[in-house]
Amino acid sequence: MGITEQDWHEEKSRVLDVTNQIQERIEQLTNEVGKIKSDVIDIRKNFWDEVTINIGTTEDIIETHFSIRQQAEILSERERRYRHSAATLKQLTRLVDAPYFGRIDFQEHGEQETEQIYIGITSFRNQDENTFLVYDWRAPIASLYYDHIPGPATFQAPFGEVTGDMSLKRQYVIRNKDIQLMFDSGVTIGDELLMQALSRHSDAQMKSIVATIQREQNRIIRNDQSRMLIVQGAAGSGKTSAALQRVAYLLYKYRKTLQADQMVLFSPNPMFNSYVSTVLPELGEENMQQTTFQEYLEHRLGAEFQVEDPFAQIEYILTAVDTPDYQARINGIQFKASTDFLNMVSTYKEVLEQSGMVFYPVKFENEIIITAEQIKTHFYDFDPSIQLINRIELICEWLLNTLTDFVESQLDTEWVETEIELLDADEYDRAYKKLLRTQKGKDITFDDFEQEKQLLSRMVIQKRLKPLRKWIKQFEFVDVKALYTQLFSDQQLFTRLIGDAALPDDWSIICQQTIARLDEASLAYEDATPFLYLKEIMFGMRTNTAVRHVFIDEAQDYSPFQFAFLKRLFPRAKMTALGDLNQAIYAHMSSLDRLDTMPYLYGPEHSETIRLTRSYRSTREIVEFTRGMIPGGSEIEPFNRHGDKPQVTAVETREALHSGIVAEIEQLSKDGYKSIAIICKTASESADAYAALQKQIQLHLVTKFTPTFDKQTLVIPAYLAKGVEFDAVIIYDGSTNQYHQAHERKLFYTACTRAMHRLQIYTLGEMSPFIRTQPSDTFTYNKLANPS
Ligand SMILES: Nc1ncnc2c1ncn2[C@@H]1O[C@H](COP(=O)(O)OP(=O)(O)OP(=O)(O)O)[C@@H](O)[C@H]1O
Repeated sequence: MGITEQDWHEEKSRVLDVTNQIQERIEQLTNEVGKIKSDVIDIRKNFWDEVTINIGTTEDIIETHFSIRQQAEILSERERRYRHSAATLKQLTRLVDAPYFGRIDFQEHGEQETEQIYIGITSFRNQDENTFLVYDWRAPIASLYYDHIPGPATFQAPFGEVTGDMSLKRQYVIRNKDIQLMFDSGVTIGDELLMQALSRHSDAQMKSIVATIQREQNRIIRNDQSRMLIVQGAAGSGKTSAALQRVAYLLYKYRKTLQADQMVLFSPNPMFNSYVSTVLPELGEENMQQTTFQEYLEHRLGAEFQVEDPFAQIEYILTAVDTPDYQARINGIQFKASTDFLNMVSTYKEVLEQSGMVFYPVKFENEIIITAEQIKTHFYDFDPSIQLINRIELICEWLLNTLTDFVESQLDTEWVETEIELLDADEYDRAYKKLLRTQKGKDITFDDFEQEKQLLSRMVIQKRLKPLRKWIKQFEFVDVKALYTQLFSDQQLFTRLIGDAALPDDWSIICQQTIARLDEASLAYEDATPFLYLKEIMFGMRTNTAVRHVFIDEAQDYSPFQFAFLKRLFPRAKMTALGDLNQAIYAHMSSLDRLDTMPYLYGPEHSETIRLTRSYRSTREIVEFTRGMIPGGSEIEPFNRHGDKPQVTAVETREALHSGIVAEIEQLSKDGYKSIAIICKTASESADAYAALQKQIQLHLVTKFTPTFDKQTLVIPAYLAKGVEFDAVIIYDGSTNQYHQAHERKLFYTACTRAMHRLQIYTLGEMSPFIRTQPSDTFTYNKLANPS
């Protein structure tokens, strides 16, 4: 039976009733929050007036202590209440205009009554009867809404499975306290509401999808068993969206034990961070930590090296094809990303326990105090059963002790005397006071000239030695750079380490390239993680045990080596890896390439893989066109939202290309599209396109340094457009000249799948084979005449 007049009437009046109650509660809370706030200010201001301070006797001291503690407890209780009430107020303010988006009627087996469950972004109770007027979308019972159609239904409650019958599933679009749309749905989440959500224009910020979460996505969001959750999903299938709602879900479910800062999201680039940063606050939750893998590498290695970022690497891959030794670098990138290389580096550590360590000499003012050879001899004099890290610690201790002897040897040297003479009165005074402090209880006067000189000499020497001590304490005397270099310079060592694994092609060129770069204190992107890993396994892995959940978006861009590294970095965390193999644009092997390796990271029994095949971002026409570009694309299921077919426009000259694109942008703007991206293949093509087009139209160039992006016309390299979306995409030049090699296929696919509503491809010359091989009825084609 459809929705009747009576239903409309009842539902509308319920919305009014609930919003009135929320409004009332908001008013109450506003007063309460104001009052608690002034209480807190008062307590802070008069804190010391309210405590009795008396330290005459032991009893007085105890009493004073309790008095201060009592006052501090009152203050912290008020502050807690303030924070709680202010947070509730914020939630309710968010709820008041649209208190819910769904309803299910559910009768639990064994119960007489059917309950009406209204679902919104947070829960709200009727204060008098203490019944839920709105349930939080993350409550166990709310999963019925996402997982079932009317009929028999079950959900997992904390105490076990609950079974029953769902007699109704209703969806609402409520704006300004009024129902705008309402329908009963037979499918899990009705297409009407989804259609509404997907037809909107894109935004500079991602939106939450709680009202329309699909059943498969709900499996990702509510999965709390797997140690490793792998999500393989087509472009636009909602991987990032599911990940963010999952964060919100986990924060709700484990609210007593889990804080937002115990979750980390690794994003593809800084701009993406800003794109997703509003979703959680919109849901009333704090943002998790967000970072990029590159940021971490920079943080750990940036002081020693110029660390190449992944964008510089990909720019090389795309632009240096005709340069000498290009293929060798590609082979090197692939090998250094592999688990074979990871195993090699791990075995290398064992080898170093027996021989091969390289040290820097300990130098003072360019003079060698302890030679590298002496350190090495000392190192291998230790019992071989002592672990490498322990031996490094022992060496550290030994070096520090040797420095103490060194101090004695310098006491009467000329440089020390000169330094003492140069001490000004203030320094002299400070030195004297410091000596008094550190030598407390000892008989010190500055009357005795010899003693004074000795004391000052020691101080002067110690001060000079401070950076060297720090250097030693940080184990910098181990020459990790030389150790890493050895892997590429010592053929015998390499043969011993590689075991049965295959030697990469062009190995000798790869070695030369690696060594040359290291000599310039520069680390290629492919070397950064292995280098850091070697350092970590020698000095003891720096782990982060506070983090409980790690989310890796665009997981296909991480190598198996990087994944293994991340696992060690966060030993107590569960991992959610979201990716699409068809968007793996880097030269290294993608961790998703071999589906069997990922689950082995934590063991198959702790891993689960969920596949998303339905694509929500783009219109049916765009999906039908783009899915033909990739193997297995026929599995991708478009959502039934229609739009224009992608249009391919051929031009003969660059002038025609630019005038065509300018006219296109003007037309798209007239059609109401606000976010338009001109996607280029590389950063250099983007810079050229921008330089030419900005003379004729207002636009903005996105580079790897761009921290945020706005709703406007952008020129952007394809690899930076990862993860984001636009109303309309213009492919700057989709000619065969630009996109024809195997590795360019995924880049082209990634670029085209950024479009929500319109996809316009320009080709300067012959069209790319990735277009040509698509069925001709999936796109329209026209040729633009040269401008006269
Ligand atoms: N259940 C849903 N309800 C409404 N919108 C959805 C839903 N799932 C996905 N979307 C929308 O589809 C678009 C693509 O989602 P998202 O960016 O999460 O996909 P993705 O799989 O991470 O894409 P890509 O791999 O191409 O970057 C977004 O606009 C998102 O809001």
